[in-house]
Amino acid sequence: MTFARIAIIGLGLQGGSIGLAVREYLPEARTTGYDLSPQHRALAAARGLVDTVCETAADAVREADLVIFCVPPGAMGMAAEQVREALPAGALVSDVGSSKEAIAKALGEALPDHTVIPAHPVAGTENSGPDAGFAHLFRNRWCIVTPPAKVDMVMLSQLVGFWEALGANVEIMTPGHHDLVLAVTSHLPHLIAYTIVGTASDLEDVTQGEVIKYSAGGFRDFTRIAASDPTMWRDVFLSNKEAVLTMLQRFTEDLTALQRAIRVGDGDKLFDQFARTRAIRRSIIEEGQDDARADFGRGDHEGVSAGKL
Ligand SMILES: NC(=O)C1=CN([C@@H]2O[C@H](COP(=O)(O)OP(=O)(O)OC[C@H]3O[C@@H](n4cnc5c(N)ncnc54)[C@H](O)[C@@H]3O)[C@@H](O)[C@H]2O)C=CC1
Ligand SMILES: O=C(O)C(=O)Cc1ccc(O)cc1
Repeated sequence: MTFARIAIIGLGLQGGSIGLAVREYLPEARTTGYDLSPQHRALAAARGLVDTVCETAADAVREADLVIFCVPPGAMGMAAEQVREALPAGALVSDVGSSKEAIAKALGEALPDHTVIPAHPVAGTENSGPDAGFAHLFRNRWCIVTPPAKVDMVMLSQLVGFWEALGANVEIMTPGHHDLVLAVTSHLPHLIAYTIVGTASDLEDVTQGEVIKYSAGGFRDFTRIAASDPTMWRDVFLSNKEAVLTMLQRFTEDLTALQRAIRVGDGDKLFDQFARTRAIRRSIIEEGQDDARADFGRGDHEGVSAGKL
């Protein structure tokens, strides 16, 4: 059995993609949606991201059996509070946030009488807002579901079935382990991209024009990642602070080791490291869910994935 009435709170890239995917893959289900921004509500209605765009969050959830919060991590608690009075007693609460422990806590505190099973589709792009969504975003991508220790198994399997219906491969993890894994595979790479693009734009001896003109492969890929939504990523780092700082510490140590190898002319050290990472890249592509994953900088929807290292 799947969900009949799905409410989506936040109609940006994720919420819009879920709405479109439900229409394509679960055509029996009815969708309602709400976005805090009146402009986003209008755009969502114009694109038909959900069957009904509501004027309040409460109206959107009134008849829902599943509500999915698709707002920035820092807005999850407030968005959940807005539906507390209207949410039917048996409705399942979930989300798509990029960090899990802090969001699970915020949703649980805002909706203490409901079952909350957080999830994270590891699928996205650098684009945001109601124009960014597309129905195939989740196809052949991972969705990590992070149930609490004591969970309603029927609801868990319903949620797993929902994501599988949208084309995702589901993995179950604890929220804490999710946050550690994603800190290194997604959050740290974004921090590095934000840093290097900022550094390049701040140089005194190299002009902005030169940076743009000569932005060959490597730098260009970083600029795509560094174009990701500032609100969302501010919230990701603040909500996954401990795991990101742990990974950043390790990264800094490894970077310092390479810095030393360059300074002392230790070519073997550099070569060994680069050979090791090249093998990792190749094994990712070989067992990749989609060959398009290899194309890191591609801007079209089919080729963009989040699971890349
Ligand atoms: N962008 C990506 O590639 C991915 C994002 N995520 C997660 O998905 C969530 C949503 O991200 P996107 O869809 O990319 O962001 P987005 O910026 O495209 O959409 C978020 C929407 O939420 C709305 N909003 C903000 N506060 C609200 C509130 N209190 N009530 C109702 N609507 C509100 C905004 O107006 C916006 O339309 C985030 O938690 C993010 O961590 C997960 C996987 C990938
Ligand atoms: O565009 C990319 O490369 C991404 O990495 C998208 C993305 C952003 C945040 C997530 O939590 C998951 C995926």
